[in-house]
Amino acid sequence: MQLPRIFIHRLPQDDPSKNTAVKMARFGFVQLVDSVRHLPRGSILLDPTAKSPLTLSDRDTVIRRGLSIIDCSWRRAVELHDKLPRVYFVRRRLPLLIAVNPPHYGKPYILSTIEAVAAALYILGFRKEAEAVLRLYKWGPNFLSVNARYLERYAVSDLTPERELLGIDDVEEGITRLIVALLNGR
Ligand SMILES: C[S@@+](CC[C@H](N)C(=O)[O-])C[C@H]1O[C@@H](n2cnc3c(N)ncnc32)[C@H](O)[C@@H]1O
Repeated sequence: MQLPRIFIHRLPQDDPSKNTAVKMARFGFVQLVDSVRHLPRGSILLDPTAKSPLTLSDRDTVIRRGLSIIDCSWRRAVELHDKLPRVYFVRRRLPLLIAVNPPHYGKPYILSTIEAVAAALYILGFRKEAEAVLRLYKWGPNFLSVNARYLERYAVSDLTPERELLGIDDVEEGITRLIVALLNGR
């Protein structure tokens, strides 16, 4: 298995025994760092507020600089990513996928950290690695089954499923609405 380096800064905003980043670190898939400053400069940051989606063209940057994530509560995620220094990272959102983790089952876009890591690995061509990470949870492999037809397209940089899933042409607007709905508890 050839896993790229994955760094996660976790804010203690949930129960560590239920946190997917803590479990991935325990099994050696990712490295936890204790501050945003310890995430590598120039790495790809998975940022749900970013305009540009992650595609295969980001693979070389991830191999050279790593993949970074900030694990925090979804309620704080927008505010927190907005405050980060502009030039520090290459920010990418994930293309639209459906969560299967128990708290957010069936919700579009609002993925758990392990789902976000697996989706990124899959899109970047690390399919076996994505499968291995997801096996940490009983529900994990279902993420790839439920999203198979979208991930196949995203992995070849075809983003057309996003418009189908949202039902509107303006994907940016559709994602903004999803995030606003989340923050309003809908
Ligand atoms: C907000 S945290 C929630 C973590 C949750 N407590 C857990 O245990 O998995 C999830 C993180 O995964 C990444 N993520 C999830 N969905 C994403 C998306 N659609 N686009 C970009 N990053 C995403 C982001 O880095 C985000 O901060």
